[in-house]
Amino acid sequence: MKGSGMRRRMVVAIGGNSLIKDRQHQDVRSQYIAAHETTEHVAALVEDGWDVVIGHGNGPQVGFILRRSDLAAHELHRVPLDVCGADTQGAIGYALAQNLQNRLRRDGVRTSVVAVVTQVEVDRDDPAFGRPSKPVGSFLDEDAARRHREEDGWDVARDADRGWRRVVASPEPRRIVELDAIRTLVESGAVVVAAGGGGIPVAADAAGDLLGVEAVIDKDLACSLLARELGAELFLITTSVERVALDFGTPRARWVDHLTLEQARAYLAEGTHFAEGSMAPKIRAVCEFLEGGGERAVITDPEHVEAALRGEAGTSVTAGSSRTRDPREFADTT
Ligand SMILES: Nc1ncnc2c1ncn2[C@@H]1O[C@H](COP(=O)(O)OP(=O)(O)O)[C@@H](O)[C@H]1O
Ligand SMILES: NC(=O)OP(=O)(O)O
Repeated sequence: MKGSGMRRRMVVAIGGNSLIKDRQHQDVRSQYIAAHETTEHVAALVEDGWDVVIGHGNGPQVGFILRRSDLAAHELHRVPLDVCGADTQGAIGYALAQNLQNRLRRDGVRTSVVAVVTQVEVDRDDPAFGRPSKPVGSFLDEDAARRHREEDGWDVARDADRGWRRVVASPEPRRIVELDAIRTLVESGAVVVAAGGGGIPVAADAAGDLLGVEAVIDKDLACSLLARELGAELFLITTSVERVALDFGTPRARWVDHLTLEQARAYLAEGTHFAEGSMAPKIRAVCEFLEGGGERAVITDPEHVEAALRGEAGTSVTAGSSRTRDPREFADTT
């Protein structure tokens, strides 16, 4: 182990889209390779002395399961969304844990990697159930999106600058059911994969029993809650862009190295900088983390994780001062 002394704790939220490298070949092998590449960077953090808790997205993968279930509807049962979430926790947790464990073993680091099937409680009356907003599955062109809406009853929405996607309800995460077990595992020295896909959405019935509900929780919001509950000092979000932009998707777009919490809140309130369903929930999650006592949040792509932690890449959000760069300058230097 390179680091010494007191261990620092971070929660890493790995984007579901960033786990799909090749949009043309979204097969198990390419997703496994993406998990492999991402865990190479996570291993460096573990070896650098961090206690690491890994959360991951599942938007694309939930959509694939739903689509398979739709296409086989004439002969097989439909899979409800909470079970889709549980399936993705198993499959993605398996790929992340196996790759990370292999890497750590090769490096002579004797650390267990454990994926925890995690339920996250939501409010049954959350208004989000009435307005689907969470993109899942593949990107579609406008005609295909319209066709699915008319013929299959899908809710669809534009996803940032990347096309159209099916959308499902995404209530606020309120409570991580397996939190105590996750904390115990972290304190035992294990790397824990938890709250995958934002957690399996569950709600309590009148008797207090938990039951699955039809939703996909935003994994950035769930990971932010997990980071606060575990007292993490750092919240790292890996996604498919190296940095966050202001005025994203417009000619005025500029990449940001650093934002203060106050600025992040102000830009969020302006409503024009961060697209809903993609970057806006990440910024919201980061703000909630810092308001809950976290020290620093970083958003970057997997390749730039180590540089971003050194302050040489990515976008950091803290209580410090800020700096922005013109996108052309960014393009020249990467
Ligand atoms: N202000 C912004 N800055 C950078 N990217 C943005 C911004 N607003 C929207 N995006 C989009 O957000 C995407 C990352 O979110 P997304 O792919 O939904 O997350 P995840 O990696 O968690 O699946 C980027 O690829 C980009 O298209
Ligand atoms: N559940 C979730 O937020 O997944 P993505 O990160 O893939 O959108």
